[in-house]
Amino acid sequence: MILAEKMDVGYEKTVVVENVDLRGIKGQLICLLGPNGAGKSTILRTLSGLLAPVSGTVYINGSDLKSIKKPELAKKLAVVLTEQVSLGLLTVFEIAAMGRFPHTNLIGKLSDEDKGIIQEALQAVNAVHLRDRYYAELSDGEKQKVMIARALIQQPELIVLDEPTSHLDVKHKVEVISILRRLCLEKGITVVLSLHDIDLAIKGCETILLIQDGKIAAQGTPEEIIKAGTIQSLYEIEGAQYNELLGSLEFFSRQYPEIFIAGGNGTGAGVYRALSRAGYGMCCGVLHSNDIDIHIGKALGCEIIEEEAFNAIHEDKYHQAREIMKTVDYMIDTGFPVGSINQRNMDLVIEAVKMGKTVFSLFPKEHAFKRYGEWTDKIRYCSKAAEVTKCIEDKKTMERV
Ligand SMILES: Nc1ncnc2c1ncn2[C@@H]1O[C@H](COP(=O)(O)OP(=O)(O)OP(=O)(O)O)[C@@H](O)[C@H]1O
Repeated sequence: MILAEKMDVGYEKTVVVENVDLRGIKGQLICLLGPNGAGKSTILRTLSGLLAPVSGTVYINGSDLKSIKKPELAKKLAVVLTEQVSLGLLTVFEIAAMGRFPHTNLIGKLSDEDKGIIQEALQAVNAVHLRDRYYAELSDGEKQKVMIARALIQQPELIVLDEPTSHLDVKHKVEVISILRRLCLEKGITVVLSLHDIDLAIKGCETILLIQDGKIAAQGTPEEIIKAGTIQSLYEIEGAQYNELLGSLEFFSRQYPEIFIAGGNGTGAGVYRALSRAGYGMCCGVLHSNDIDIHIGKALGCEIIEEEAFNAIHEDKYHQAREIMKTVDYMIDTGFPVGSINQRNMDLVIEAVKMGKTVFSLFPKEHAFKRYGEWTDKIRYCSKAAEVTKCIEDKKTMERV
């Protein structure tokens, strides 16, 4: 299904996004992603016929949008825009019923079939219980569902939605995208929308268009177009790093390492974040390249000592870690599980004790002897990362005094 061909969109003669070729398959969820002001709403308004293209053509299922008469268009296309509509003292049912007008007779009387369709649409968006409530009194999430129901009641081939998840909490964001996905899969409706939630777009939509610098920078499945660094450059993010694999944004930590963290197997991630928030630079090691901790550590901008996946830590990596450890005052053992391939990390912890470093451990104190043997009492035990940062702060304050 071609939706737009060689289309320039904008206002009067000012082109906001040029050469938009938008192709979708029936029943697909298509998402426009791009920074504020990139032109997502302008494209959606043009696709909806609310704004004429500066040049080019919009198609709805093969027909030129311009040639479709308004009542016919309402049966093919439904639009849900961001603007909060003021709908006075109308109930949810009355608003939903408005979506039926393209199909009703001249006096707009609802048949039993129409009422059934309205009921079915309210069911599809889990809003039957809201049927007799006043629209004005609903929460943003509830209003959004009612607007989707109204669009659905038009029985269109295409639904266009501008930022349908803005202002919604995570539960409602997921619910709205799940509802739209179900409409695509079960009713074969094509949905074009804009989102600011990168994660929802990557995980919930079949096709993504990246809009940047007045152009469609890329179009394809999320797997085709979202590579490492794509989101970073699309939004020109500074001071933080987006990891496409994990869908996580991490704020950069201070570059110069003051603390060495021996972690792994996901025990480090929370500690890195807590210390980064508290303003510390870290060296994390020795981490295997397939360890989840390494992705978080890298996204935070920590110094990382990396070993190949499934290999025992080599001596050169151990010595590299040891050299960095000499330069820092603190070592943290995250309580990582120890096995044959990462035994050298445990050696690093003991080495830190021997060097006279302050060593914190998040390992349960009651089992510590099995882990640290004769060094057990030389280690300070904390139950969570926030306690470690507090201890370090207190120690620094004492030193200053
Ligand atoms: N009615 C208008 N007349 C002239 N220019 C407009 C109009 N509406 C928007 N623009 C401009 O068009 C550009 C694209 O705006 P648009 O709203 O399409 O971006 P967007 O990607 O939807 O942004 P956001 O994510 O902030 O909603 C912006 O520079 C904006 O100032």
